[in-house]
Amino acid sequence: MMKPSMLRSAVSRCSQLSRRGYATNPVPERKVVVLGAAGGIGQPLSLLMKLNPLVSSLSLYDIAGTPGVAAAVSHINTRSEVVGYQGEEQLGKALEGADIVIIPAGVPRKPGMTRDDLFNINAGIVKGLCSAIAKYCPHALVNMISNPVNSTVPIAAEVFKKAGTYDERRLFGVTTLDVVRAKTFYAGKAKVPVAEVNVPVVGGHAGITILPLFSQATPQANLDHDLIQALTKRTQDGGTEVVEAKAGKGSATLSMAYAGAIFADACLKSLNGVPDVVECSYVQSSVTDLPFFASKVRLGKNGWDEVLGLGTLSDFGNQGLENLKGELQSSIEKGIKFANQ
Ligand SMILES: NC(=O)c1ccc[n+]([C@@H]2O[C@H](COP(=O)([O-])OP(=O)(O)OC[C@H]3O[C@@H](n4cnc5c(N)ncnc54)[C@H](O)[C@@H]3O)[C@@H](O)[C@H]2O)c1
Ligand SMILES: O=C(O)C[C@H](O)C(=O)O
Repeated sequence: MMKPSMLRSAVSRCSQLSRRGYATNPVPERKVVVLGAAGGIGQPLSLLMKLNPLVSSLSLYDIAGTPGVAAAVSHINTRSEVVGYQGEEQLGKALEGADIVIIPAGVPRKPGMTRDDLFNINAGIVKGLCSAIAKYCPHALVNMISNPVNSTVPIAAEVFKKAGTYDERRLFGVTTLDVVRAKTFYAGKAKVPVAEVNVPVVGGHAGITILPLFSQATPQANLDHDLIQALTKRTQDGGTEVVEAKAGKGSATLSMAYAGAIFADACLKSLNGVPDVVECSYVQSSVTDLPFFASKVRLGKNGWDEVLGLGTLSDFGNQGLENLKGELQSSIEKGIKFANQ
């Protein structure tokens, strides 16, 4: 068991590391909101955001269960003040003044379901939450986790357009878990230290729309085609692997909380002026002929500054790109149509 003194020194080490490279001192005030904070992702993500020294105010919202989560998290002796909000009548207060809103609200998959099977429930949840964001914190960066991400991000864009608050640079689909998985699986096969690995993952966040570019992975390793094919399939099926292992009790929560915390931290750093923060994310894009697409994006003080191109693709990568376009396009259209009904 970890002793309290060890945990304190880990948190302090973490905060020292995080402060390195920050352009401003003292660290600016930043409010982060988690919508769906009492859920399987929401709880560990709230914990990780409480450990982030860049957060000064942590607002935890859910339709139920937030007072308990907020009470527990609030006892942790780190910088941020924590407030829990429960029920729609408190949503406005939860959102007011937000710099970043992270959305893991909605139902998860059960075995046999695709992410698109969640559309009927989650599309409405996301639409409602985004309407409130447009009203109460129109300038916040939105980190969309709720599935199907390929459709929920276009839904959010349409809601913001209708409200007259849309700024494409502030809307992000969180695909970091695909990158986290690709890095882990690659390191295992390439026999390289996982902490040094980078793998861009492009496309979208469902099945074949998840396209890891192992030909661009670093450190480079001479993996044969069969191995790259197997790694690609495992990354694309990573979510399903967890859904099946959980056997009806939901989908990835802990690794998603980790991935969500990494992405939110990148947003916080760039808001605070740290240059050249680059992460993969599903955003409005002109990198392909699809209106939304995940690729590396350079973050800045006002959201993403630049959507980076795909680099040189292998034949396998090119084929994967062609194969994903139909599915991704129809998921985008489905989201846009729903938002405009
Ligand atoms: N982007 C990704 O890589 C990724 C990874 C894992 C899971 N997910 C998705 O994240 C979502 C959440 O997964 P989970 O495992 O945390 O599910 P969960 O059921 O454990 O938690 C969801 C939470 O959302 C809350 N909620 C429902 N309606 C709400 C509303 N209108 N406002 C606020 N909160 C509301 C619920 O009360 C619950 O606490 C799912 O859609 C899942 O598919 C995405
Ligand atoms: O697979 C899921 O349904 C959840 C999530 O999208 C994941 O990739 O783990």
